[in-house]
Amino acid sequence: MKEKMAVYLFMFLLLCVDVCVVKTFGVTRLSPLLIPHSFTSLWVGGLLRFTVLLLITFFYPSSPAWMRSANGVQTLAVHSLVYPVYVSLLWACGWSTMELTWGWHTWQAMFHCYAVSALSLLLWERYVPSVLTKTKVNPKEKGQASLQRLLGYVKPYQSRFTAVFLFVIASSLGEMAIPHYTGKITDWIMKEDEPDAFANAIKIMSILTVMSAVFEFVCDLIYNITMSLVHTAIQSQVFECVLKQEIAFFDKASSGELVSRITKDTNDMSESLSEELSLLMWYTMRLVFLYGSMLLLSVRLSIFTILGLPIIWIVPEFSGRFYQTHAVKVQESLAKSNSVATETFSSIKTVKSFANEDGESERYKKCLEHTYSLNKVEAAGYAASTWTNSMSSLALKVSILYYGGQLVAGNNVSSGDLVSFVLYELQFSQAVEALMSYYPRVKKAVGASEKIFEYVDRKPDVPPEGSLAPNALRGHVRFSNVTFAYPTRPAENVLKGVSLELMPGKITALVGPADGGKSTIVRLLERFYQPQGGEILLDEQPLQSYKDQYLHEKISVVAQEPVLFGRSIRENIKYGKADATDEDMYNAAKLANAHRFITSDFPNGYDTDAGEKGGKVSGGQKQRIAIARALIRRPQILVLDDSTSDLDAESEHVVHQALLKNLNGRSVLLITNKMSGVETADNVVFLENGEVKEQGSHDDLQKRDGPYAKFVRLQNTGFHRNAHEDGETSDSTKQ
Ligand SMILES: Nc1ncnc2c1ncn2[C@@H]1O[C@H](COP(=O)(O)OP(=O)(O)OP(=O)(O)O)[C@@H](O)[C@H]1O
Repeated sequence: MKEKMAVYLFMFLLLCVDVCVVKTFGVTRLSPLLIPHSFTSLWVGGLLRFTVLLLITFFYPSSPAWMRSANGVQTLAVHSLVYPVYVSLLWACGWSTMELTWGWHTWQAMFHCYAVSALSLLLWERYVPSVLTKTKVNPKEKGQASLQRLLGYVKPYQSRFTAVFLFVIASSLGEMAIPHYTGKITDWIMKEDEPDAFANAIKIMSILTVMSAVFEFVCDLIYNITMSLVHTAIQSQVFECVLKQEIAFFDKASSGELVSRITKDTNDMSESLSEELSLLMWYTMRLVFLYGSMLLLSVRLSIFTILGLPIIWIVPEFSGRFYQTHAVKVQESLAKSNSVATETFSSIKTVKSFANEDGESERYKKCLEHTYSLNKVEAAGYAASTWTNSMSSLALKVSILYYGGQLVAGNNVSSGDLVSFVLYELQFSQAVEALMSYYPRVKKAVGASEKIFEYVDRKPDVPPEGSLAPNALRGHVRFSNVTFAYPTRPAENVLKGVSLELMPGKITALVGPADGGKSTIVRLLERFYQPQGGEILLDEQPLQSYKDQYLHEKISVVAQEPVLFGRSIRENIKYGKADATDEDMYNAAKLANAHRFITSDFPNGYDTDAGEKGGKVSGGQKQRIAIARALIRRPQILVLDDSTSDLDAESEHVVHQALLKNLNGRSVLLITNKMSGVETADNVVFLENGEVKEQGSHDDLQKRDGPYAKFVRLQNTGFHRNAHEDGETSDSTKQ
């Protein structure tokens, strides 16, 4: 509080001293010694004012630090010298400055001086440093960086944009015709000395205006077509970049949010950029030509107009900033609502079977309510900014008309020129108003692009892929002392020093209680995640030294809950292997025991649609199609992660017979707790709580009577107990 008081006191002191200096100097200038050098003395007065204020600032004990910084000194300089500069400018333009030179110390001049220096300070503060110094982009200037990025997408279409730019210039120039020739017509009416001038003026005005409209049409056409190309480029780049991210990224971001970002956000951004940016361009160009025409008619009125501009520039600057930050929040909220809707529809069967439609509707409603509350704030901000924009431009219009009237009365401007000037000025303020409203919208679109570029800029958190892609791969996999925790739960080690081997031509069964880390081993083998400790070797080479594409061709995984795509069975089996022949597909389907039901049970055979996420086929059918999809690649390493769990014993036996009897040198990892599968394995690895407790053949482990044998017993007891309980239940039902 005390500090604040000291600052106010300092400001008051500065003001008093400033007034005293100006008033005293103003009076002493009237002395006969200084009168002949009025112009020089004005500058001397300005410099004196600056020096005194500077001395007070630096020697007063509690002057604020800001005032003593470069910004403060700059402010004092602008404040003290703005009047001499203004008068000198007018003098340079050839106007009489006598009255102004001697009016320096009047209250009116002093007030003008304060107002102008305050506005110039704001403008200077905002724009000049960024032009003079090229500072590094900090987060606050992210918007500018994003705009530069967006303009980067336009680069390939430079020639088109040059054409657009030329058409904008031509069209804007044409638009100057109406005010210009209206002024000429006014002069004709006043003088009536050139009989053809009226008809000529109308003729030329019409031709120029029509040409301007044609240019505008062509320009719009080229611009919109090009912008849709830019939109497509951005959207496909974002999609590509998201696809390249590591699996841990998808663990954190929901698919609804991702879809919203790729489709809705890019759409919104491109739409507003193509509409708003084009208008911004039009109005900026118009503004340049209008101001040029105004300058040609009356420099004094034009300077007066420009002095009023800072007021109406600063308003959109602030409202634009508000929009930019708010747009990001609204988008995040919308993305969240979308993700709820996507999740609900993609799990509609679960939602319905738990009769939780109302619960999901409530969840969605809550998200929408949050978006609504953000939208309300945005709407209020928009209304407030529109209102302040109109008020500031109205104030500008009124003062220009007032000043213009005075100039006409003083015979400084002709009537025709004044008419033209007023018409130009009306268009000029319209253009400024339009710019003020479009500028925040463009900023909003740029704000939206920031989130999109976050994805484009994100480097996938995986070590760079290797270059190995040998023609022959044995398929020998070795996990050596592997330790791993999921990035979302870094404190919880899911695998603790796991060592195991998959041998070519052999089946390895991975057995163990739920949540022991079995599927995690597969995810590491697929290089979805990186282990924090130990290493994974493939044919004695580190896994990461192989090419990604190669790795996924050689290792096929049939997941616990395989996902089919909403396409035909044919496309599903040939997924990622478009060069496979139909013969390959039939062979794979036969091995997976799927060929028979595809050809006999489905109306369109291999062309039957599997439905979204394979919703139109049964669980067992889905698993067999997924096995066929894995086999068509002829993998050297095949991983079956509980992938026959939905098959009946008969089908499972057939699949196992086909897959496991003739390995052809292939390494197989079989994750299952079903003894029928485990017994076919050459080696059994028993994994519990992320640790390999035992490994060996099924018979050896049984004989050893260790944790594996105990687990097998528990499985069997569980089975018998269930059977027993089922029996009891049916008995009691009978009773
Ligand atoms: N994406 C993930 N992010 C964080 N934790 C995970 C993730 N996936 C699995 N986990 C956790 O890792 C542990 C091991 O999971 P994993 O799927 O490997 O077990 P599992 O042995 O295959 O189990 P089940 O036999 O039930 O399929 C579990 O505690 C699980 O909650």
